[in-house]
Amino acid sequence: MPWFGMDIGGTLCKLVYFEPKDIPKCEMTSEVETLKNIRRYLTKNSAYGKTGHRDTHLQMDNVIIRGITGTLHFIRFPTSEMKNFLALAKYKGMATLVTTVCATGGGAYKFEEDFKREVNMKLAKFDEFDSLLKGLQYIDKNNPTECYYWANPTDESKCAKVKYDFSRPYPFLIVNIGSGVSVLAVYSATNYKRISGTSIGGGTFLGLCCLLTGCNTFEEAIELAAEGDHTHVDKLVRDIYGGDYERFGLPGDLVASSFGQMNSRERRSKVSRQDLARATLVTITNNIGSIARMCAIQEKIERVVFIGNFLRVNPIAMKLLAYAMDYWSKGTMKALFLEHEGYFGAVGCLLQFHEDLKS
Ligand SMILES: Nc1ncnc2c1ncn2[C@@H]1O[C@H](COP(=O)(O)OP(=O)(O)O)[C@@H](O)[C@H]1O
Ligand SMILES: CC(C)(COP(=O)(O)O)[C@@H](O)C(=O)NCCC(=O)O
Repeated sequence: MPWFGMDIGGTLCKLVYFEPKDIPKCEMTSEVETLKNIRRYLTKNSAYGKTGHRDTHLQMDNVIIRGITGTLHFIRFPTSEMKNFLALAKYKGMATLVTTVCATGGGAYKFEEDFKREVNMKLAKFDEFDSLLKGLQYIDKNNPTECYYWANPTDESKCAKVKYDFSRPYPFLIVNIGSGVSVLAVYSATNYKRISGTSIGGGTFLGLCCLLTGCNTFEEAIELAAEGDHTHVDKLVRDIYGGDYERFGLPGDLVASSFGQMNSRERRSKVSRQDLARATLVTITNNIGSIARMCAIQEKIERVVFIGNFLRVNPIAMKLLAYAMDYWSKGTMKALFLEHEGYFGAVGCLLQFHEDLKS
């Protein structure tokens, strides 16, 4: 089963399946029926059980891996559902196939024994950042509309996604916003280092939002945030200065203290779930933007690529990051985004596996 790449993260498991256009010769064996059934199941559905989803809008047709043309399918499910995933894989006959699956992310280590025990699968493990970088470069090369930025991020009427030519990318910063956040400085296709990170990431947003609003899913949290007003929760510069703090260029509508109004019982009684969700989103996003900017200054890098599933269905965060990077760098830094935001690790480990097979 060399056509799967899995990135088993702290929150979501990303599964990429490469469907060859022509059935490879190696499939012309007794295993063929099982493989056919698995392929049919994956490609004919877009939902698997209660929690698995195929992101059909991200599907990539006619891509080539190790000389074979095919389609890349992008599937995700919560890592907490791994037991059910393995049970389903067993039910679909995976345990009868002598097989190796390419895997990356922390779960490739954590669940290695479970894969062996439950479905007789060996994991070919790859480092998550090597995989991320490889996948990112491959997908950007194969999808002409992969990379974009937000023009006029603060003006809803003029705000728009604009395609960005990322064919000469180096050097650039990657800010991967998953459960936690990792910052990588990338100097060439193979030369990169992890320069920073923060535990205040996508997992923090979702965890705090669930605590504060009683919501249960990321989608719900984002919907609430879209309806909320963070200025009911945060203390702004103007709440402290009565206007701008001119001497040091701090505008009145800048957040001076995230959640700074919530010490007041009266204000707490007026705040809505929507306001709390929005303030949580703004707090986490601005903090990540601030760390990204400091890393970019330290490394003397101007282009910052934000990825990770925190940005899924999350234009509010993307626009905030776009605005913050531009405003605080006085236009010298650019926030870039990628369509396949959370899937690069899964694609990259699949590619690495096939490169190793070639050599
Ligand atoms: N359907 C979802 N379920 C849970 N979290 C989601 C979902 N969609 C987006 N997210 C956000 O994405 C984050 C996980 O991002 P991801 O890049 O997959 O990281 P990880 O590899 O740590 O799982 C979550 O913490 C949450 O903020
Ligand atoms: C440990 C991790 C690399 C795991 O990746 P993730 O599953 O969050 O995508 C990431 O959560 C991280 O970099 N956390 C921040 C650690 C720190 O630098 O404080």
